[in-house]
Amino acid sequence: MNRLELERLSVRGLRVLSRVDMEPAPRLNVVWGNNGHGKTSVLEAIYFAATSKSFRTSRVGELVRHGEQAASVKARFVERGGALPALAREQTAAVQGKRVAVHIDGNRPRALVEYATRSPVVVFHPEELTLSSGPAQGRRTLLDRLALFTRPESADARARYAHALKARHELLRRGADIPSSDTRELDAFEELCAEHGAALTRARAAAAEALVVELAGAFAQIAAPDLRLEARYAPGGSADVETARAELLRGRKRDAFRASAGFGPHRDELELRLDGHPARIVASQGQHRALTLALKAAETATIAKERGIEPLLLLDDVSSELDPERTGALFSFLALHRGQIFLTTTRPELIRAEDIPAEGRCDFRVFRGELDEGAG
Ligand SMILES: Nc1ncnc2c1ncn2[C@@H]1O[C@H](COP(=O)(O)OP(=O)(O)OP(=O)(O)O)[C@@H](O)[C@H]1O
Repeated sequence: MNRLELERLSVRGLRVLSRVDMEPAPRLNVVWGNNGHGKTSVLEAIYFAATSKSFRTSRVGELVRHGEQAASVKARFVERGGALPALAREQTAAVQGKRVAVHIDGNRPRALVEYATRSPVVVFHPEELTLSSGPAQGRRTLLDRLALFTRPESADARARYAHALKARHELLRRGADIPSSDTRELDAFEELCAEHGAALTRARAAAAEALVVELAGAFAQIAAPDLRLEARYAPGGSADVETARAELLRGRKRDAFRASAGFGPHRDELELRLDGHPARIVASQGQHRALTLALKAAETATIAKERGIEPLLLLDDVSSELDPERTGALFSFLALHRGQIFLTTTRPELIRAEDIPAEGRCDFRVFRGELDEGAG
């Protein structure tokens, strides 16, 4: 399997980082420092360089450092492995106001999804610690991230579905379903909901199928191997356009009354069961932590398989709240990953990772938005 490596990163005017240049180590990079000094911003800069997005906000304009006009990042990514020579490229992403501009080796990609999947990264941040115990939205987002790799056109279907669903909801709110009204507009939006919703359902089903293959093995390695985990995609809609259209038509009255649609992929769930029982109900806190780590490991493995390269792993402050047992689970998770890792922490002394040789590791201290090489 090829590996993806970030060899060089330059950041200008992104959040608290005025000017940062770094040359990461090939395996493990520990970014450490006190709260609020810019550790997460370093990961955010890497994520922005790789995807043109932020994992903290949907408004990338927020990345621009206060008082500056624009934020920009330049990253040199290299793919290595196998018999072929290393493949290097320079990716740049910049944001000014709300506008994002991206280039690969100086050229604009045809579509943002092409840019976002070229150098795959998987990020794990504190809000995701509730991935298995929290609302279904987190698990849907996980499937959507995978679908970008398994079916890139799903990003378009997802955006169009959300738009059509909102329009249908607005029409129902205005009483478009009552018998005397003209329902042509409502029919048209339901048609779009059915078409794009079915495409999204198919994409998520394929993503879940790929994820489930990896999940059981990852969980067995991270948690107790005698605990049986089953994962299953439970669609809230249908992969069949005709069925979806009929269900939407049938549900108009109910949906108008409830002010939400009772049918469609916005109600999808990725069901997780431990020894036959719903994990949300029976799992202990420690088991949820292991499940979440296993989901992230499976996400990483699925993307690796689809793209044929090990993605970069960005771990934001996921170790500081962990007790020794859970820290052990985190290191089992890291041991599963053969690609390059970036990890932030306020406590670098906890990051031992003995199986990584000294030349594969670099520690960076962040202090008031400036970065220096140095162990904690
Ligand atoms: N657009 C911006 N311009 C300048 N500074 C910003 C901007 N957005 C956030 N900040 C500042 O960046 C700092 C937070 O940086 P960051 O979240 O990267 O720190 P951190 O070291 O990861 O902190 P923690 O350990 O608490 O998670 C805060 O001081 C915040 O006020």
